[in-house]
Amino acid sequence: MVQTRFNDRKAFQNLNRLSKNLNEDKFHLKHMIQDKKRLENFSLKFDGFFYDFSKQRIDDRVMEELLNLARQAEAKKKFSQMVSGEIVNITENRAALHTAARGFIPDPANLTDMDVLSEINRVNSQIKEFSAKIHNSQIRSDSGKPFTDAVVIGIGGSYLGCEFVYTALKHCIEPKIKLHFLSNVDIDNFGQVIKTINPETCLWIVISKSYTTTETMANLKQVLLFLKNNKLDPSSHLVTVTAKGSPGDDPANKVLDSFHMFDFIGGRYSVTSAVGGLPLSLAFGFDIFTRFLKGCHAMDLHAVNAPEKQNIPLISALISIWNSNFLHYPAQAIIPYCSALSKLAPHVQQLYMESLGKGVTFDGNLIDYKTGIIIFGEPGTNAQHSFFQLAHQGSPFPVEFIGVVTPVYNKDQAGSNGVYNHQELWANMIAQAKALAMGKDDDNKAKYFTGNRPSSTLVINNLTPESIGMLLAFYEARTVYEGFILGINPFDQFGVELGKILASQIRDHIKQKNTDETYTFDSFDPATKFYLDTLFNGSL
Ligand SMILES: O=P(O)(O)OC[C@H]1O[C@H](O)[C@H](O)[C@@H](O)[C@@H]1O
Repeated sequence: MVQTRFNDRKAFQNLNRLSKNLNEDKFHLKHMIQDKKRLENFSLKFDGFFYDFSKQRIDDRVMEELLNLARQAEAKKKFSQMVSGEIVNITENRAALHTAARGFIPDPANLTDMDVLSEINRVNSQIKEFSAKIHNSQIRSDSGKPFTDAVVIGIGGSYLGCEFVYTALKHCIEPKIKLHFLSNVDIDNFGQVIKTINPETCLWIVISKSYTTTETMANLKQVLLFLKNNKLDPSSHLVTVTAKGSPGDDPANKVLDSFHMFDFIGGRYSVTSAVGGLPLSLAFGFDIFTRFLKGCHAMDLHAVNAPEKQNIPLISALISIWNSNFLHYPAQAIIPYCSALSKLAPHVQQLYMESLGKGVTFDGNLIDYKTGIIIFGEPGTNAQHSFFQLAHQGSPFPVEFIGVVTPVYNKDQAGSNGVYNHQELWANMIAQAKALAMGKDDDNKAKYFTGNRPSSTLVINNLTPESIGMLLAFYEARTVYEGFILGINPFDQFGVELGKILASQIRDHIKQKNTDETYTFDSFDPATKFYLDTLFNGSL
């Protein structure tokens, strides 16, 4: 069925018109945020999750047309189809059932060709049993010692989400098993990791859906050599998380255990499958992982059921579309005022940019409007002392501030200025959003701030497995909603393939040179030849 293009929708035309009026002074944020009802009208709260979009450059008319855009795109209907297991990833002919990993399928009877929930439950029981056995030392290392550390070997979706959740939770829960991450093919990544672990008490978790990803396979090779050099048997030290039937699915028991991930859950949406489930259960226990899933599930239910006007992921997707397609901001920063959330931005970078950085519509036509924008971020206040100069006086970009009401550390003391560190942190978060919105007049133009720079503020009460789950599922749902409204497929990633093909061609030539010193790189373009010659010469 041919779909109406995003930019042919009536609401798109109306929004385009409304965006032109915004240059009038009365729409400057410094005036709009003075309205006593503004926060109430442009914020939403759900289950300890607060989303304030009152400092976005919107008014009631813009909001209404944005909601029309979502309605005209049938965003909520598409979201329901996704959670029901319909084929929404049409280019790969797959469902996108990451929500099922948190036990959410409205009508499982409709799923005919796969028993999604029983497969998910089977793997979760396996994870529960395995992690308990590691914790109570029923499973020990080759030399009979209890495991103390685990290294996750994986990249992209098989790494980033897990690192985000682990980093967040280790602030509030002492890990039983310490996790380390080996993602990059850079041999120095491997070199650093092996410095921090004791080979005799370390478990290696290879995570790869395809089990063909070059970086992961190259690192696995290093690990196998490392185990051999340390006279340790991989069948006692290595586990795999991979798709059923992949080369790493191990019926021959060459490794300690194998856990399945499924083609109905995409890599960047897979933290709540065995990809996050195994390492996080090893680190904190299966019960903590379950609490994390419950947080995701609560947000999933909200994303499916809340009406458009109260739907936080949907509204934030609309704001993002407004900022990119109508106000023409090229990027968005994610700034958590919380060190525990330091790995959120790298995770959302992949989730968002791999999902929405698309050049074709759902039905295969080239696109002439903006899809995904650039996402980047760092925790505050650190970010204030690095790139916020540009945020305030350079090319503007919307910022998403994230605050946590109560810190984990409960012995914070007031300094000589009578303020606690955590209060100082919040004072800065509040001030930055205000400064971006208000700006400041000054006769000295070097000290003049235009203001009118949009931001949102997201607040959670504290760092718990549940709240981290909600945060994760919020970003997933928002990404998916944005894709549905933009009329693109947020589940494929063909854009990563071309570079891989070229790398494989270059690799073939490197292999030749490794076996024949006289081999030349003359068949390449001059720059490629230069880099390869430099690599082999060992110096510039
Ligand atoms: O899990 P794997 O098959 O090893 O894939 C790991 C990652 O690599 C690919 O290049 C994709 O861009 C990612 O979406 C994927 O998550």
